Amino acid sequence: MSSLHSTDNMLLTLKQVRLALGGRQFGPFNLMIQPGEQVAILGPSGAGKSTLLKLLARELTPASGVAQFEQRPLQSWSLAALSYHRAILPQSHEVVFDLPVEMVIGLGRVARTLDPSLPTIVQQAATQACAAHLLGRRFDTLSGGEKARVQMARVFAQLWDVEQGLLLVDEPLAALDPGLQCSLMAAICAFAAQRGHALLAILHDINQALQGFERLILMKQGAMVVDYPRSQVTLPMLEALYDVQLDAALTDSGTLLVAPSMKQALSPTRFHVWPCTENHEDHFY
Ligand SMILES: Nc1ncnc2c1ncn2[C@@H]1O[C@H](COP(=O)(O)OP(=O)(O)OP(=O)(O)O)[C@@H](O)[C@H]1O
Repeated sequence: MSSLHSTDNMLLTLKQVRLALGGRQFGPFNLMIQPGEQVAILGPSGAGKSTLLKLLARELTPASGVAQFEQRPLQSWSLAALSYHRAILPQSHEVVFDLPVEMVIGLGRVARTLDPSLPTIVQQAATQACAAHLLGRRFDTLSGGEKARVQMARVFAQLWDVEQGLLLVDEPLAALDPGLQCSLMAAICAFAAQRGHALLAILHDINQALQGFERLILMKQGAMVVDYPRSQVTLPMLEALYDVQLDAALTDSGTLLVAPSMKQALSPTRFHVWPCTENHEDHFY
């Protein structure tokens, strides 16, 4: 587990980080991410996954604890300086103005005043995100899945010529058909691996997480309940995470597939209320 590593070479470190939003308590978060690590974050809706990602992106300020990026306090980084090292794909990504696709992708590099390679990088990033055919279109005329790929290209463009950065993606596959989900997930992992970027990906697809990631973080009710290598994550852990019975099957090629059991009626306990005053240290199981 990451907790066994020294903090010296860590890209990202959270120690006892807590956060309060709208009366809810998040954390304490203890997390260490090494350069180049690829980690999937799973959890039910409202578990706090996006909140954790925003914290890591320096969009939210911890109430207490230590948050470091490249061994410096996260809050001491200016957003401009940080944008050279980390990029985030948020869950929703509407653009207010009717911008050309090229300009939306180029927004990833807006912090760079001199950027002679911008047109080349925009083209290459669009290709990597399966969005090259959308160049020349207006962003507001695109479908949901097309917009998602253009926004992924924007994130690729931001870290295109950077090494050992941090890529944070929040449900990057949500608007995509199954074929595109596989292509884009592979493209994101390859993009990060080629440059040594660490990748933290919030996913709702358990199979994408199990097949593509070596380390899984499971979140529930504002806390990280599990941070394990994939091989140590069990079906009962996933069932407890989502309060749902899961069926598992091994394909002919040896791939494990997991799906909610369709025989099980929806349990009312799935929709329990998250008490604001709960002690979040009690969630480990
Ligand atoms: N700014 C805020 N003010 C008040 N409550 C907030 C705020 N941001 C998030 N929350 C609440 O915190 C909880 C966690 O939200 P978050 O977006 O992190 O969940 P999530 O795990 O990403 O969910 P989903 O899978 O549905 O996207 C939710 O109940 C949400 O309503």
